[in-house]
Amino acid sequence: MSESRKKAALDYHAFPVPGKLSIELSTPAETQEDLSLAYSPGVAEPVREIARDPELAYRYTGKGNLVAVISDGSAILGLGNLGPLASKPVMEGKGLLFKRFAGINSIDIEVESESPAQFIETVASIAITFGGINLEDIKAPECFEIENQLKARCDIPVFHDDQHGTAIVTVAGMLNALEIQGKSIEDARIVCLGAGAAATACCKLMMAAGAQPEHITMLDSKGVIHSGRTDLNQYKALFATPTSARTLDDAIEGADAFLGVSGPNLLNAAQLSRMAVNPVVFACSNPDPEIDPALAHSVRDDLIMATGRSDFPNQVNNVLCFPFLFRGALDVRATIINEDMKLAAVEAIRAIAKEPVTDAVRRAYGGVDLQFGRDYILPKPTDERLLGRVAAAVAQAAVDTGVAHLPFPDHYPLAGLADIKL
Ligand SMILES: NC(=O)C1=CN([C@@H]2O[C@H](COP(=O)(O)OP(=O)(O)OC[C@H]3O[C@@H](n4cnc5c(N)ncnc54)[C@H](OP(=O)(O)O)[C@@H]3O)[C@@H](O)[C@H]2O)C=CC1
Ligand SMILES: CC(=O)C(=O)O
Ligand SMILES: [Mg+2]
Repeated sequence: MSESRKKAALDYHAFPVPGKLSIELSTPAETQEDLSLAYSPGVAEPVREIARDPELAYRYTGKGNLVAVISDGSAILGLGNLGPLASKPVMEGKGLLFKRFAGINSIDIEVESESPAQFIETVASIAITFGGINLEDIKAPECFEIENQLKARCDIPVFHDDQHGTAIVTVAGMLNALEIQGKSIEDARIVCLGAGAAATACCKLMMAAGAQPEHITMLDSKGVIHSGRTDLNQYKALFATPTSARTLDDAIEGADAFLGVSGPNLLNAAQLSRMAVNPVVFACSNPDPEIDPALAHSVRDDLIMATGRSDFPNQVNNVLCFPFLFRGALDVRATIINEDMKLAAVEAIRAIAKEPVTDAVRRAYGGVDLQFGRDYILPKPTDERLLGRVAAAVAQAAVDTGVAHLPFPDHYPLAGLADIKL
């Protein structure tokens, strides 16, 4: 990043007040009467009601529209394990996106913990406060046990965004990109660089969408995950194949798609040039992708190039999913986010890219006429149709699979934030 962009980014976070979020009042608090209702003695009435019936917390408190964004800072973007405090700008950023795109309130919680068990205990003991939990930037393999145990202990949705939000958007983008390139997910040979939280979930969901396990080659920092390796944990072992490939140089030969969820500048020009014709390259590491788009485009002109960033075409980033998915899950009070809900989100997201963009999106992107094709494989995050379509698809899937406490909302589909009813 240039010095001027660095300064702009730091100033954005420092001004007009430090951080990116504030808490606003939703009720009047001006008069003696207001205060006597808001606090003592009035507040005792909802207390008694909730003690009598815990469901009433959804009627008398903000629980139902409140998501906790929780991290231990062990895998902050692609910057690594920089600890919980350094993760706070990212967690506040997720909060900004929840509010901006789906009207959801959130609180970021950065946890110092010695072990997954301590982290799990901490989160489980505060989960009751929230309508949902968005786990963020927790490294593999710890993230898997953390999410599984919290799902088992909590009756609200627990969603590790780096796994499932990333997977939903990646699969939506991959299906569209392969279609544009005249290929199918069933036949595509896919190289996944990275074997952590995002990689594991992306590859599992790609397989649920039709990718053949034997066509996927996954690599971690030690190389290809193959059946001969004796150092694999149970999560990586699921992706071991009997391939003779050992390095990215070996694996990339003739590949149709590259998915990078690892770190910066790990795919070089020579490797890109050895991919099959019409390749798909998703270099999703943030903030710096596995290959610079300018370099990639200079190497070949038949590729679809995507990154996790907002400042290049084709952003493959979980922002396209988590705000809208949680909107739908909260509005039917889903107890979990299941596979059907994820696949419903995939289809809803990818379908929007095939329709003409709205005037609002065109204006927000400098008047450029975005059309489904190599430089427009996924909708833009500001596309208001995401809220209506993804929330409705997720809510319907939750109802259909019996994990919703409430029926499909009467006020759906949402045309915009103003339509949200709490
Ligand atoms: N665009 C998006 O929406 C998202 C992008 N990401 C990006 O994905 C990346 C990984 O995030 P996440 O999965 O949460 O983190 P994890 O810490 O869970 O996983 C990181 C993985 O990257 C691997 N890795 C690191 N260096 C190399 C290397 N030189 N060659 C091959 N593999 C390497 C690690 O290998 P090993 O197992 O050997 O340590 C590990 O498997 C980050 O850059 C992040 O920004 C993540 C989520 C969303
Ligand atoms: C986008 C995101 O969640 C990440 O890079 O970690
Ligand atoms: Mg993340």
